[in-house]
Amino acid sequence: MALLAHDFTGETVLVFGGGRVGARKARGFAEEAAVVVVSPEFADAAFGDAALVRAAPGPDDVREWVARADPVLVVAATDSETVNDAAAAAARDHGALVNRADESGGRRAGSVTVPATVEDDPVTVAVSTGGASPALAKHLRERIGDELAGAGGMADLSGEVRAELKAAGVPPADRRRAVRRLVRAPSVWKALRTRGANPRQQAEVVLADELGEQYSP
Ligand SMILES: C[C@@]1(CC(=O)O)c2cc3[nH]c(cc4nc(cc5[nH]c(cc(n2)[C@H]1CCC(=O)O)[C@@](C)(CC(=O)O)[C@@H]5CCC(=O)O)C(CC(=O)O)=C4CCC(=O)O)c(CCC(=O)O)c3CC(=O)O
Ligand SMILES: NC(=O)C1=CN([C@@H]2O[C@H](COP(=O)(O)OP(=O)(O)OC[C@H]3O[C@@H](n4cnc5c(N)ncnc54)[C@H](O)[C@@H]3O)[C@@H](O)[C@H]2O)C=CC1
Repeated sequence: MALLAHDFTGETVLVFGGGRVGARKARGFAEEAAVVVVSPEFADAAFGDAALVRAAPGPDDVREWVARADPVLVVAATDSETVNDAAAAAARDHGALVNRADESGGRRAGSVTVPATVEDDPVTVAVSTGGASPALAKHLRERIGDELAGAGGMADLSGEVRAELKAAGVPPADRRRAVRRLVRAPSVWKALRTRGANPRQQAEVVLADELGEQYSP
């Protein structure tokens, strides 16, 4: 199974079903997308800042909801297979992606599953078990969380350095070597994980060692 990344900023995700599962998907996507959840009842759970619309569309009505919301992704998370089927069909006809919560991963075109994710912005790590064991995906996600401390800071710092070396005209092969060493440097990771430390300074020491005269911060 290949995992692809998609930025939902500024896009709409439409969720059918406001149970525990619909709430979890809504919460996840609401971090970046405009999320609308349509359901006759809503679980006592957090939905992020999703808009909750109380309605119980039948299989023949979901199409209209999809047309009105114009989503790029439809999540079918009701407890009715018929409604989920209709939501999936309507989404496909609309050209939207489909996530079905009641299947261990459909194989039809446009069908996507949601991995377990852990984020240290701008870094995201996703775990999929190919639908075999979502509980394991969750468990691995929890274990990976601690490993990720400082990764967001490292992405920002090495991203900056990358741009600086490019602007300074450092040749690509040297640039690659330097950035590869920087993202592995224990001293920089340590500084990123220590309050009050100066990771940028640690990075400069590593870069000066790697690039010699080519590097002047
Ligand atoms: C295929 C997929 C489709 C999709 O939903 O996208 C799917 C399908 C199904 N899940 C089921 C059950 C459970 N799902 C979870 C949890 C999560 N499920 C998620 C994703 C996915 N679930 C996709 C595949 C991901 C992969 O490749 O591994 C996570 C990772 C992401 C998210 O949902 O946000 C999220 C963890 C989030 C986190 O914490 O990080 C738990 C654990 C719990 O609740 O504690 C249970 C109960 C234990 C168990 O059954 O394993 C059932 C059976 C329903 C039934 O029995 O009726 C089906 C349907 C079926 O398998 O047919
Ligand atoms: N992918 C996953 O992680 C998991 C998936 N599941 C599957 O997902 C489905 C949903 O799980 P839960 O949220 O636990 O179930 P649930 O029964 O708590 O929630 C279903 C929700 O759908 C709503 N609903 C019913 N008819 C509707 C309609 N016509 N339009 C819109 N909403 C409607 C209900 O009011 C309810 O809020 C389950 O049927 C199960 O197959 C279950 C556990 C985990």
